[in-house]
Amino acid sequence: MILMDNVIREGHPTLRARAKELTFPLSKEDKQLGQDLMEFLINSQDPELSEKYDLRSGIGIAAPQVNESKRIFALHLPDDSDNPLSFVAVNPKIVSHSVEKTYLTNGEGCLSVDRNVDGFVPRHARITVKFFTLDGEEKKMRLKGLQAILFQHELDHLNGVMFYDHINESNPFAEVPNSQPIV
Ligand SMILES: CNC(=O)c1cccc(C)c1Nc1nc(N2CCN(c3ccccc3Cl)CC2)nc(N2CSC[C@H]2C(=O)NC)n1
Ligand code: NI
Repeated sequence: MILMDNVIREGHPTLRARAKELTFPLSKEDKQLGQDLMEFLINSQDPELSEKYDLRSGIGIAAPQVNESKRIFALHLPDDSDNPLSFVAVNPKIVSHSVEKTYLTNGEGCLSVDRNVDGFVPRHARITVKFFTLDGEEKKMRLKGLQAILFQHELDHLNGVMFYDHINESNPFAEVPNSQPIV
């Protein structure tokens, strides 16, 4: 199982590399990696397990964060949230996006960043995405709100982009034009 010791932190070069596409059918190792990423998120959101294994809670994690430079990530929004979402995405892409932007008014956190980086992280408000499941099935879906933010945060990790790269340097809380914030 993935533990926090397996999560690389900012400064590690893999976080700034472009991850490689996977080929199908996936190797046993790559399938296991996808399952391990999802298992980590579920464990991290469980009060007992996160306490027992000292896990930081997350709703998304990308393979580069465990030093595997491969285009695969897992998202897991708790079932009790008003918009549950749970999948492992292989070779994910944004095929189209809104002009309108969105951002979390509380900012973003990242398992690979052991500090608070304040500021709005502007992202596309609505996105149409494509990805493959671990079994090689192609999926296409439209995401908005927190689901869209989450997908973009994890896709950034596959391209060596960190959330704070998007924060306005001169004024982290500058108004984001044409945006609908999420409180
Ligand atoms: C600096 N201010 C902040 O971090 C921040 C501060 C307040 C609110 C938000 C909304 C913030 N922002 C933010 N909060 C989260 N969590 C909220 C708590 N939650 C969680 C915690 C415990 C159990 C179960 C769960 Cl579910 C885990 C996830 N996660 C992300 N991100 C950015 S996209 C990838 C995702 C991620 O998984 N990061 C590790 N951002
Ligand atoms: Ni992150």
